[in-house]
Amino acid sequence: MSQPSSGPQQIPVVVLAGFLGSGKTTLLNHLLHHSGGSRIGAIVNDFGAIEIDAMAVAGALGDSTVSLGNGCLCCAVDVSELDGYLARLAQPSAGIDVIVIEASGLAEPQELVRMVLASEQPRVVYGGLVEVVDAVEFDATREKHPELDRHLALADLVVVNKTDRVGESGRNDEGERVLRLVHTLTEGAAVVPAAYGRIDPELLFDCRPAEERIGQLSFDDLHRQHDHDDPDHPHPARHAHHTHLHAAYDSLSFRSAVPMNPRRLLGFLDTRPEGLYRIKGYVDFGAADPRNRYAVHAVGRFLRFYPEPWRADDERLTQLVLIGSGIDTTALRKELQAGTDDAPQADEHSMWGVLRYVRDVQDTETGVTDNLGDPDSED
Ligand SMILES: Nc1nc2c(ncn2[C@@H]2O[C@H](COP(=O)(O)OP(=O)(O)OP(=O)(O)O)[C@@H](O)[C@H]2O)c(=O)[nH]1
Repeated sequence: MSQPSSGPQQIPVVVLAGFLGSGKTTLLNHLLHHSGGSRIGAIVNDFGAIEIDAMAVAGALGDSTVSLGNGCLCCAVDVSELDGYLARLAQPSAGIDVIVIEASGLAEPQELVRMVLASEQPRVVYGGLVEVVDAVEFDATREKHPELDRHLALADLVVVNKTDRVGESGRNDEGERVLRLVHTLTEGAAVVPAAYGRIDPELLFDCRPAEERIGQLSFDDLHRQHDHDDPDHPHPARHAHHTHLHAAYDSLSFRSAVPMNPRRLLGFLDTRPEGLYRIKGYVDFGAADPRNRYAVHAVGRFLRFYPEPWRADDERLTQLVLIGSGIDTTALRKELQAGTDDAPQADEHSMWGVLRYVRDVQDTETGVTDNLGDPDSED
């Protein structure tokens, strides 16, 4: 699948939240081990909780992990302090492709998302709020912590974890029941089941091929080496990577030499279906803006366009990749196709809708997460 990059060297910052013991650290470790050639910078609350060998490797690879010590990230850290950490991880010399902030089990995810959106780092872009829930403890956790429902409503992606244990209740359909219930509590989030946090990292960021990391060992390399050393104990998750992990999401590549009509594309984006978690790529708006192509980045309800001047040798194309869980790729392709338009002239105001989502116009003002998609409607 061709994967256009989602803008000039942007580094998505993923907020990983979930109640105590739901599996956040397990998921982060999984990402660290399956990121291919992509390098993850981690900001964690509690050093002690991270798998020791992953930390050791992170240390060996450089300064790619920041610990905020014990305590609650959203209370203990102010925006400028977090921004300092983001600045450190986002500097080009760190070579980091994605930053994951693992919140303590009690953190208010909304506060963390607010802090990421308020970041003044030009390369940093919001990468989504991932909420991990324990499928087995789901009912009990909701009872004890009614705020869980609010957290789910804010999430862009919900990982229903510990599905390996759902049968323990004796009910065969327990996993399905929890998944359905979670769906009803989210507002358009993608929901993926997982055991031991084994989601496909491509849901969250673009995994570079392992070979692309020159002069540094990736976690995958180290594991491969480990497998060599111990052929009787291959790493199970890595071998499963190309089989069941990819079943967790659907993706669609759309390419068109006919420009997109800005109003129609906005109409499509404003009504994008539940489960369509990420959109990335470049858009050609033809006569509506002949000078620029628009990098597009959407995660959950968050949407931004980044205009960049066309270079002389660029082929005028729209190239988009859509990633989600439970999405109807055929219908989406049709809708995108219907959004193309080769009218030689655009009406004067056709780009207004797009420009509302251009960074800088609004990002410094961003305050709340309730309406991430529409910067104008933020308080
Ligand atoms: N059976 C089972 N156990 C899991 C799964 N995911 C995580 N665990 C276990 O659940 C426990 C808690 O997992 P963590 O990843 O530490 O959870 P956490 O959300 O980071 O926990 P806190 O840091 O306390 O908030 C550990 O013993 C994990 O091994 C899973 O999918 N299935």
